Amino acid sequence: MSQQSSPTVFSAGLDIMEMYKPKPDRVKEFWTTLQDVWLALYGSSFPTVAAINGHSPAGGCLLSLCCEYRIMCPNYSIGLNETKLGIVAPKWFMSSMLGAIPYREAELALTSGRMFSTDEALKIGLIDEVASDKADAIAKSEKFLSQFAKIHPIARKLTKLNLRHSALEWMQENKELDLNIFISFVGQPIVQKSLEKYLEGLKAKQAK
Ligand SMILES: CCCCC/C=C\C/C=C\CCC/C=C/C(=O)SCCNC(=O)CCNC(=O)[C@H](O)C(C)(C)COP(=O)(O)OP(=O)(O)OC[C@H]1O[C@@H](n2cnc3c(N)ncnc32)[C@H](O)[C@@H]1OP(=O)(O)O
Repeated sequence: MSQQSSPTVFSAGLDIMEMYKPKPDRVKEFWTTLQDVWLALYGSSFPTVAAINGHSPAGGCLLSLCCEYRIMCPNYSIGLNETKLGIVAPKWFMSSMLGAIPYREAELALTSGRMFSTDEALKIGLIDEVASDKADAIAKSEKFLSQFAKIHPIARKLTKLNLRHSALEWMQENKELDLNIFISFVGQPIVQKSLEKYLEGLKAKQAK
């Protein structure tokens, strides 16, 4: 999986404008689409690799965490920075991160909303390899995937899906609950204020 929404951004995460003053007719589709993307990618029976060729905050980091292997180009940033926006990474964002890094690192990263440089991400295991550029990231992805030619496909698939079973099952059984929590959480005035402040910060940074 390699994305390119801009030359330096793998994915900027969720569109904050969908959460800031959310439109009642869109918010349900917005969140259930994200749930479905997570279910499809995290629960994919295929081996998956993220070739991360740009910054990857929050939802961008989540997409890469759905994959079994992450390869990232130098001098970018990655992490679940939700607390910096005054929001909370949902349970399934957290469990995706816990599939990659130890609990202690995840707790520190999630509570502080820390973004990691490529080198820092490698050190804590948030990514698995560094590539020199996008072509190298794709070549390394192909090398990772080619090792499965020697593994029985059913054995590999059942092993992956068993490891991910409880997180996937939770989502399948709690989609509606998760949606309602999201809607009520982002609807709170204090959360809206935080998002407004964060958006102002992004605009101010751009104006410099
Ligand atoms: C009580 C229990 C509760 C349990 C939990 C319940 C509910 C949970 C509730 C909510 C969970 C939501 C989970 C959220 C996930 C997310 O993904 S939030 C989004 C996080 N993303 C970011 O923080 C990225 C911010 N952006 C940047 O850092 C940078 O823009 C960049 C991506 C590194 C790119 O930098 P650069 O190339 O320099 O570009 P600019 O900064 O100049 O930006 C260009 C324009 O793009 C706008 N923009 C950037 N990111 C976003 C975004 N994610 N959404 C909307 N818009 C974005 C930026 O404002 C600029 O816009 P203009 O050109 O000025 O219009």
